[in-house]
Amino acid sequence: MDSISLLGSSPASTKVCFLPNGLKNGSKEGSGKPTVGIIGSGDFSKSLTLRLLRSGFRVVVGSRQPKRAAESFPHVVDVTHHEDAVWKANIVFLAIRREHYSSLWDIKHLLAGKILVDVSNNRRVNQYPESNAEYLASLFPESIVVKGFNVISSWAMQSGPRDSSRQVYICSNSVDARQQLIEMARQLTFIPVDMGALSSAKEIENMPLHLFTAWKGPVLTAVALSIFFFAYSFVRDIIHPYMKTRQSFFYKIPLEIVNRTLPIVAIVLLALVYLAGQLAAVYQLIYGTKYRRFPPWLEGWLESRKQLGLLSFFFGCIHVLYSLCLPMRRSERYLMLNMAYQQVCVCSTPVRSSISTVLEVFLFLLLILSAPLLRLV
Ligand SMILES: NC(=O)C1=CN([C@@H]2O[C@H](COP(=O)(O)OP(=O)(O)OC[C@H]3O[C@@H](n4cnc5c(N)ncnc54)[C@H](OP(=O)(O)O)[C@@H]3O)[C@@H](O)[C@H]2O)C=CC1
Ligand SMILES: [Fe+3]
Repeated sequence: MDSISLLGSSPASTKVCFLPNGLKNGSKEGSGKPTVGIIGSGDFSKSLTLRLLRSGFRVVVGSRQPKRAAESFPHVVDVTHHEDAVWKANIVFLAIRREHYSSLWDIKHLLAGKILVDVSNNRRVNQYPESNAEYLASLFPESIVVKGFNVISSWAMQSGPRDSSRQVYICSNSVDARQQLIEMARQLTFIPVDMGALSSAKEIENMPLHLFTAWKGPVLTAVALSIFFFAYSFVRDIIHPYMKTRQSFFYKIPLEIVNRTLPIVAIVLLALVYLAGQLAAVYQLIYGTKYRRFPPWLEGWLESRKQLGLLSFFFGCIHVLYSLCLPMRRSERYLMLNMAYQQVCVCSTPVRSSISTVLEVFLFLLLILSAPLLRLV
């Protein structure tokens, strides 16, 4: 690493133009490229550095051990001590954990008047009474704190945003600082969402902790249906014959009973995909308008149709696998041979039976594939 320095340009000498397109604030050096400071040299810092460099920003990284940290950064990056990094940039990203914010207390005077971007996340929802950004603002009241970029993983930051992870939520009590970060996010090819004042920080910090929220309801539904139909088959095919004739069919539980449950759950889930649309249509007919809001339960149901359909397909696939595994059992092979023999005797039945099986599979696939095409509402 070639650029490890302790001396930086004084803030007084920095020009008031930060962003590549000439928006205000921040330092510009020789080549006219603005400089962004990053405190910390961990995963997020490395990814953010690469992203900033690609978008034309200059980067100065502040580390406790700049010599060691410099090995992980491209040579164009100025890896230096905290003081120097803060000195050289007007916008400083804090790529360190909340627990370490107080370690910057010694350079409080240097942070005064600078924009501090809090990118931190917590491990649990509402882990602390106040948001990390508000805590940072209370530690450094003379700095301008902006919350943002925390919903982007370091991987997404480095590889470039995909459609699913392009939105970044930004909030700050300073409208000016917020606008600068919003513009910077755009230049990093993200889609900034203005969340207003710093009081929204808690909401933004909780966002990455709410994973797969759309899947919760459908998965719970699938689990509940599986338990219900498994219990039903268990009582009907195992307990009932046992109580009645003392015949033990317990060996059927792992394969037959499970395989009986799977297609029923698949077909019920598929029915739920279509039923929501039908109910919505009835609701619209009753109120004579399609502009009336659906009740929350129906809205949630309509929104989870994709997940329900995918789960239905998943259960269908497992059913296919199970059905293919069934002949591996000796008793099942015997039953199949027996059935084949009887069908040969009855004649024409196998042809009808195989045609009906093919039709069954074809119809199921048709229903699955047509689900997204049918826009019933
Ligand atoms: N990783 C990710 O995908 C994401 C991370 N974030 C947030 O970014 C922040 C950094 O995350 P990440 O890079 O993964 O974390 P790391 O643990 O990889 O890095 C944190 C950095 O903090 C510095 N540090 C460690 N201990 C101290 C200390 N006692 N005092 C001062 N500085 C210290 C170190 O840098 P040095 O040794 O150079 O001083 C270290 O590299 C976190 O707040 C995290 O919540 C947000 C979104 C995604
Ligand atoms: Fe089947």
